[in-house]
Amino acid sequence: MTSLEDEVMRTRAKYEDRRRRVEEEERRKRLEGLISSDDGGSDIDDAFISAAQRKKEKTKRRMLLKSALNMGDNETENALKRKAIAVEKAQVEAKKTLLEKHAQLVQEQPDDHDEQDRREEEQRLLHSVPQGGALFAIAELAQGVTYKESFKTGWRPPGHLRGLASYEIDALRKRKGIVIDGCECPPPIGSFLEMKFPGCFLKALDSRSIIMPTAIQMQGIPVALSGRDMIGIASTGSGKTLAFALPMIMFSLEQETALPFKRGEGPYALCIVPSRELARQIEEVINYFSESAVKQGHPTIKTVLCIGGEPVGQQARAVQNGVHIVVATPGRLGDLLNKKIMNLELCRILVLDEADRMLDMGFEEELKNIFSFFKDQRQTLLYSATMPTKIQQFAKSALVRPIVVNVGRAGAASLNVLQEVEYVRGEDKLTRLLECLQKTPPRVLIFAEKKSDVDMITEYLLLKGVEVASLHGGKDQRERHEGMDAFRRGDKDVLVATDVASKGLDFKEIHHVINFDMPDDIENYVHRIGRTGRSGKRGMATTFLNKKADVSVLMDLRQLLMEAEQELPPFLREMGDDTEVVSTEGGERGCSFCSGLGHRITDCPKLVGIHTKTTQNMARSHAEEGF
Ligand SMILES: Nc1ncnc2c1ncn2[C@@H]1O[C@H](COP(=O)(O)OP(=O)(O)OP(=O)(O)O)[C@@H](O)[C@H]1O
Repeated sequence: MTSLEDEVMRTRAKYEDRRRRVEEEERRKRLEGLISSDDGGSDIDDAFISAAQRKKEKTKRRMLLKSALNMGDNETENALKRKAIAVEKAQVEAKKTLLEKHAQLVQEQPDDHDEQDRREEEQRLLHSVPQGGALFAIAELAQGVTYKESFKTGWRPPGHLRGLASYEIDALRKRKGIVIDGCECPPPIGSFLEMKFPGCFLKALDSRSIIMPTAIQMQGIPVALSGRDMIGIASTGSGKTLAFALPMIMFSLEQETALPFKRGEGPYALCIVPSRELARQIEEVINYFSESAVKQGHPTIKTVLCIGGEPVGQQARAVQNGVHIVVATPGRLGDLLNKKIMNLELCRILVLDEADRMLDMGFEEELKNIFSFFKDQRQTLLYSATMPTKIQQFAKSALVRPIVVNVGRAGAASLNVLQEVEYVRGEDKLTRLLECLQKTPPRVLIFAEKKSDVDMITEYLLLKGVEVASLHGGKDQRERHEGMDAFRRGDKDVLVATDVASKGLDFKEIHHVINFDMPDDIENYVHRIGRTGRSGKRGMATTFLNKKADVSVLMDLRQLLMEAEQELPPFLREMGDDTEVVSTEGGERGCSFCSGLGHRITDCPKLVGIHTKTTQNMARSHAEEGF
């Protein structure tokens, strides 16, 4: 046996032992009733909770969080150390004279004028970002068409919730961590039954062990069913797909029942997503519920997948046969619309999943083109786990009386993921990767920025006898599909992928996400690690960093780890003090342009990128026009 294999065996034994101890600890806690099996379930109907009960719940949550973070001896030790430092600081403070305290206060106080100047500069910067106009229909803009009223639907919340006072509804939201912005928002609903879904949906949910709605579903589904435009923000793996898919199917069923769709008609609902794999996954969810409805005697809901890499002819025929729901990626959808194979004349519901990512990934022009095909008002639902302030502002201006539903901070990492960060030199990455694979049982997802790195890692792991599949944009559709499927089925233990697999994909039982390198922006990091720790389960993420990582993204990562109460490695700890970066705009945390917590808008690398690009474009067009 080589020394490396020897080392790997030892590491594996170490982790096996650790895992066994963690499992034993979990079992013990469960027995003690610290981990309740209905976490995420609803108890929304009992509006009033006693103070004692609330205290008990708070303690339970704290214990849950502690176990979610998988606190080991080291962490506990560090927490004690932090506490000791805080006590020491407080003692020093107490010994200071009043004069000393005053002098310190004056020193710490920001100069009012400086602060004012900074606020003005930040505002100026925020408004100086060009808004490309995606989400607006050009024809409507040109004709000055604006919609003032939301859609009216026949759906109503159950009577006992309609009768609640607004402070009682606010209390329900508060208990579930739901924050809303927008007028006349329907109340959150704590059960699928009370959302008035047909029995076949309830049965289908039940057979997938989906009993109670998650927080985003409690509020997002009533908003969608009452016809309102919305922006839904909730952490990765929190069930956003059903929050938009169920209303889409329900409305389509209602339409088909009232007046069956003929050849050439439809789609009635359109869902646009950034990757082919995500589109396929959403189509499968929709088909599952549609089929369950058919079994109970409801009409068939036809869903067509319109994605690149597949023959256009087949998709065109399916669309032309009459379609209720289309799930698409922007490129192929634009193609079908431009060639007049599809139209959006009847389309009334528009969903953009991972909306901010699509704009960030440069799909803006495609989206602008697609929006120009809308002939009438539509209900727009935007969803993501990350939604930078600027995109929210812009989206709000394009939607009709939108309601923003927030569960947790936009851009926060899932608290179900234990995040570890390691300093690994470039030349040591592969061997360390092999060791890291032993940290958890399969399945493991490895992310790398470059396609060439994905291929290189895959080859290395194959040589080492690991059952591995890979996925990136350079592969043909058949290879992409086969790799994904093998991993989904569990035939492969490891999937190595670029960011094409980082958004929205829901693989069962991913225990570990390894970032072979740090992505360029913090939002991608949040989406990547969010492939584990889904649906209330726990997972682990390991990120390799070295000198090549961008300082700004490291500062964002540092704050993100602190926010999730994760341990900082020494090299990240040394990068700054533990104070939060607070934007001057309304006390907002971090950058008011992107989701980064580690910098202000004045230091935002993304903004610099946009300004550089705009300046270059202007210079190019001036040159072309002979200036
Ligand atoms: N109410 C629920 N109870 C239990 N499990 C649920 C519930 N709703 C959805 N799930 C399951 O949770 C998993 C994650 O859901 P989903 O893919 O919709 O997350 P998401 O919020 O869209 O995540 P991402 O931000 O990564 O796209 C899925 O396997 C889904 O079946």
